[in-house]
Amino acid sequence: MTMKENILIVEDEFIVGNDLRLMLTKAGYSICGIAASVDEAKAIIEKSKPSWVLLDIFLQDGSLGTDLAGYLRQRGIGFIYISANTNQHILEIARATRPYGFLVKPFREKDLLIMLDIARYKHQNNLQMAVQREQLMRKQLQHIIDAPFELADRIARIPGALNTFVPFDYFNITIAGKRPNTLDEYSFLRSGYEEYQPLEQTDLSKSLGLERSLVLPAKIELLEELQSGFQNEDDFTHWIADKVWEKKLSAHLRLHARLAIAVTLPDGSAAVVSFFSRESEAYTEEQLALLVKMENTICQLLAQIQQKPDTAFSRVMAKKRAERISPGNEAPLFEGIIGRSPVFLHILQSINMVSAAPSSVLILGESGTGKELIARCIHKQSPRKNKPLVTVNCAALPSELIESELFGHERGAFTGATDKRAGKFELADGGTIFLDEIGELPIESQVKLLRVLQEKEFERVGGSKVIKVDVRVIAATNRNLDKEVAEGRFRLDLYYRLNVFPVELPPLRERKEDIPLLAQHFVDKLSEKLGRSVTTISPEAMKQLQVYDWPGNIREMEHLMERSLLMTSGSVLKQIILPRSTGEKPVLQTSSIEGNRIKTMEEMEIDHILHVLKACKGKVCGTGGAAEILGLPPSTLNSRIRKLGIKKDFHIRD
Ligand SMILES: Nc1ncnc2c1ncn2[C@@H]1O[C@H](COP(=O)(O)OP(=O)(O)OP(=O)(O)O)[C@@H](O)[C@H]1O
Repeated sequence: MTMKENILIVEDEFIVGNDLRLMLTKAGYSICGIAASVDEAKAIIEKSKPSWVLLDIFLQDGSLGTDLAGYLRQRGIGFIYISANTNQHILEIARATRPYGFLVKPFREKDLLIMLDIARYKHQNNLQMAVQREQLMRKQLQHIIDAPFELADRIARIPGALNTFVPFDYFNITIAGKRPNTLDEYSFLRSGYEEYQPLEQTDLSKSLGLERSLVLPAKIELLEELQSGFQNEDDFTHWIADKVWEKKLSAHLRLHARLAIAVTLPDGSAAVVSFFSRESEAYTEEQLALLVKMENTICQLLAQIQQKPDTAFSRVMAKKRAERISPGNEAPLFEGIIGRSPVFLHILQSINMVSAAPSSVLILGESGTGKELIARCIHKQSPRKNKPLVTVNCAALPSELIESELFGHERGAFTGATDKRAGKFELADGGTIFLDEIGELPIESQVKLLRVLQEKEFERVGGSKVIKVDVRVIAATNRNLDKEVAEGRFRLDLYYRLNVFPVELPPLRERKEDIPLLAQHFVDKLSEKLGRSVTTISPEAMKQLQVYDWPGNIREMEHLMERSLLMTSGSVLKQIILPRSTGEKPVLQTSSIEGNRIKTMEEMEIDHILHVLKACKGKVCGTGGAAEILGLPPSTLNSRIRKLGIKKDFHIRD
């Protein structure tokens, strides 16, 4: 460590606190104090400005370490929980405060130091991203201010410029009117990626069953009182409780969170920019802080709008909408990626954000949810797009070959290595490496991967020359890595390194709104490929698609649509050929009990795979194969079969 970082320990047990102090001092950190309560911690923070806080959760005076989280984040101080309590409820509360780590007592000195090391790396990364975000946002807003746009055009560009940084489903700008007792309001509903539907206030009032003239006085009064801030979930419910318009609006649009930035324009009039989201935990201190930093720029922009309020907003906007405004009219960012559900749009938003940064990305999601597609898209949108994207399927490689595949080998490094060969990391230099099925990477190879991530260097197998590379890592897995770490199959330090920016892809059954769009996309794509003339899907077939549970997600949908199209001759797809057990869970003859002993998870997994293999007569790949039924890629299933020692003739290796 080059610079001594200052750490505050919040711990009410003296012995534990002192142990921590000794461990950290030995490792080169300096300790600015040990606080036994939240109040004491705040006093030390004000005085000594630590860069990190190690935080116990339950403190003897009844205060909770988690209560300090918001305070710390506002000040940009990183924190890690250290607690003996691993109760699920507490873990969830702690996780919601987004710490940099969680260490369970008792822990080893090594674990503490690794955790801090990773936390510092992540924090540094976050700070860099925050600076980039700030610059980009200012640039986009300044462009709207400086360019010679007409007023409606200027207004129409604001939601797109802000949504990348503060996602919303409903957006509103309210400015006190020039005439007394009036307001100028501009509202948008997000309807797609970079599509914002302008809403006219009178129409909106009508849909809410409210008379605009009656709610106006309350709105004017509220505008004067509003302050910058945000409310998520319960706080939001509390905030809208006594506000007629906001309450109705939120019920109508299913909104659960709000963030607002209130400003005073140069002529003294009040204005507020509000973001509302359907996600209940949508807003954070960081987003608020970012907008607060933009206050002057936002003021400048709103002052421009205020000079010439647009009375025919909706008419002008409708015209603009027909012209399909997109910030620079560039090619669509997410070509071939289908989905408009709010949850999916938020994912696209975060992908757009992370693409430009150099950070590692970890894509999590069930099999077939589109992880590889998203990884490709991140690469395509990144500054590395003209350099290679190299894919490695960690499950498809025998463990003996993984290292030579990743790092290359020298001639004669092992039997069969007749030539020297460059590994995937070398091939990806300057570009991106996509490590698919990272959860399958053998633990022995994980440490080598960690070294590349940390030091950006490695040696070829059988070689001693250190090779330096500049590679961005995107990893994906359908495994629960928290569980893999807890069970000792995945290194915690590697997990935290990869998990700098997680992207969680929801299973298709949790975003059924996207089914019609996806189905139509596959009809168009497959009809052409298969030489059919199918153009539409009948309502009955669409119903079938909507009720099915999609265990194999979008990949399964693509397969089933293909099969169904092959059976269709006309222009309408009338029936979807779904697997026989549609809607029902497979009937398992395997039992979790043997004699009076409960089987382990591994034994259950072996039983289940054997059972399905038998039912498929040993067929692993392709339609009706065990991999399809189990909702796994064949490579993953094969690797599980190998790992669990299942022989393909359905016996367990002894
Ligand atoms: N949002 C989407 N829009 C259109 N097609 C999609 C979408 N998501 C996935 N697909 C398609 O579904 C198929 C499976 O996607 P992909 O291989 O990316 O999934 P995956 O999560 O990586 O699967 P696995 O974990 O099994 O490797 C691909 O053909 C992909 O093009």
